[in-house]
Amino acid sequence: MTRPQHTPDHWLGIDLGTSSVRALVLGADGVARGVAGRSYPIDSPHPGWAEQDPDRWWDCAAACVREALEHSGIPSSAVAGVGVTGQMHGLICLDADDRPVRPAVIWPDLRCGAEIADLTAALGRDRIHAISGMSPATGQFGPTLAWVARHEPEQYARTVTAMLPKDYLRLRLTDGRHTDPSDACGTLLFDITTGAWSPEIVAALGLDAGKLVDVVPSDRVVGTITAAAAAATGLRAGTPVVAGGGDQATAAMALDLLAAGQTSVAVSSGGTVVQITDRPDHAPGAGLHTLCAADGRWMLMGACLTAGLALQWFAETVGLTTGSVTLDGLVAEAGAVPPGAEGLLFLPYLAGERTPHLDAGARGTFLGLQRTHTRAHLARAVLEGVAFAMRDCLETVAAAGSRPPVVVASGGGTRNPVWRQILADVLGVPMQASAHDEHSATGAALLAARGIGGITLPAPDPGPTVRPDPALGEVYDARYALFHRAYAANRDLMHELSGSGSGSGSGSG
Ligand SMILES: Nc1ncnc2c1ncn2[C@@H]1O[C@H](COP(=O)(O)OP(=O)(O)O)[C@@H](O)[C@H]1O
Ligand SMILES: O=C(CO)[C@@H](O)[C@H](O)COP(=O)(O)O
Repeated sequence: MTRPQHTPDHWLGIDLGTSSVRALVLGADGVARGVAGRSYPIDSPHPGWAEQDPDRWWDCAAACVREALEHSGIPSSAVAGVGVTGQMHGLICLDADDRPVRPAVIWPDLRCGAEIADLTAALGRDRIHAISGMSPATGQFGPTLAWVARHEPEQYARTVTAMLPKDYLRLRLTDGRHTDPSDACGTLLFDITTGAWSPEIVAALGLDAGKLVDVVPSDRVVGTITAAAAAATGLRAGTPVVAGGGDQATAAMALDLLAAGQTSVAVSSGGTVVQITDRPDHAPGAGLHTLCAADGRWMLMGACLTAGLALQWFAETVGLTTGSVTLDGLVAEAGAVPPGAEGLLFLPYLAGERTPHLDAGARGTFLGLQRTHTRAHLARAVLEGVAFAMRDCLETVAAAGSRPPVVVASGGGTRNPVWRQILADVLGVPMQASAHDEHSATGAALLAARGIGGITLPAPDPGPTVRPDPALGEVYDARYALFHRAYAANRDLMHELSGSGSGSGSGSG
């Protein structure tokens, strides 16, 4: 008896996020058929460090793919191709057998302040920005690799290949070593004009360019699923895999950001504001980045280092999600507190801040605590504090690019209706929900469809739009001004407490 044949018309996207990995099967109609996720911790063996275990990433990803396929109800023969995406900036050092020589160092990590200071002294921030489009910041691959070279020379010497997170995932799927421009640009080592590694920045950091992998277009087919990966994931051996992209670039595809000026606001573990541009901006300043998009264009990006992570930290550290209280329950409690949290202000700089301060020595603060404040007030202040930091990103992007009349919402935090409303109120701009839930993974699947199938999948209708409450504009404008004053007034204290000294830039990324 012959087995039934299935037309391979589904596309698999895998997003190696900061808090979890998600796998998603996308149908030919552009609708998700099966989704699965697995979470993992951020390890901090020293204050300010942020590491993850690449083997754990792979185990979780393989389990997710298997589960997403099961949920979708399609056989693996119906998967026409795979795209990968993930958290940007992180570093995985691999030996000659492709084994990690140390844990992955991921983007919230603060250890490479001295390497950034040295690089900035050597080339100047303007020159670095002109080449790479990036504001140099802690957590970025290039200066982190320089930290490994300086502090762990044995591990550096054993490192044959240095890779970004999603590229490590693809290595486990295909045995191939590549990256793409949309992720390479987040390393600080990439020249966004030539589309190649920058010899000038690589040399200034004292790095060996031989450890870097080839950069190929995001939708290029770079390999196929190996027998070992097929056994682990349930995918068919031989299924083609595209290079994929950084999570911001693939999310932009799924959010249908097509025209210059279109803008997204994402509250994931980190927070980002991304605006499509037709030309690269080599000097946007104020902690902004110019990233390569997955389609050859560019994206202006403002980044808040601790967005969803701030809520997660608050919930876990204060023990509020134990027992019957869930994250949803905590946010619902916060929703019952009046805007402004009755005089309580939170600065979410738990891992320093990128946009607009570019300050690795910034630290988190609750300001204005009173005896009458409850955990609901604290939670509300956290949600609002992140929203103020997102407004900083939006204002900075709007000043360098254009002010959007509407933004598209993305990331786990914006799926919560209370937080989404607070964000719209604080940003003062309508927020449109996108049709997709898992933007980065969906974008990775779309890249696979484009690169392997040569097709553009239809974009489903967008979700509803949340509008800012005009009655709250004044309240939040006043509180936003206080938010700025609170940072300015406490900056030196924060630096002293964080051990990065007072004065501008010391230890800052
Ligand atoms: N029920 C919820 N209410 C509010 N925020 C949530 C909820 N569930 C998750 N989040 C937020 O979403 C963040 C994770 O974002 P997500 O985009 O899913 O992941 P990643 O950063 O791994 O890409 C968490 O840090 C958390 O703050
Ligand atoms: O740092 C950035 C962008 O600069 C983040 O976009 C990371 O790529 C992590 O994203 P999430 O896991 O928070 O979605």
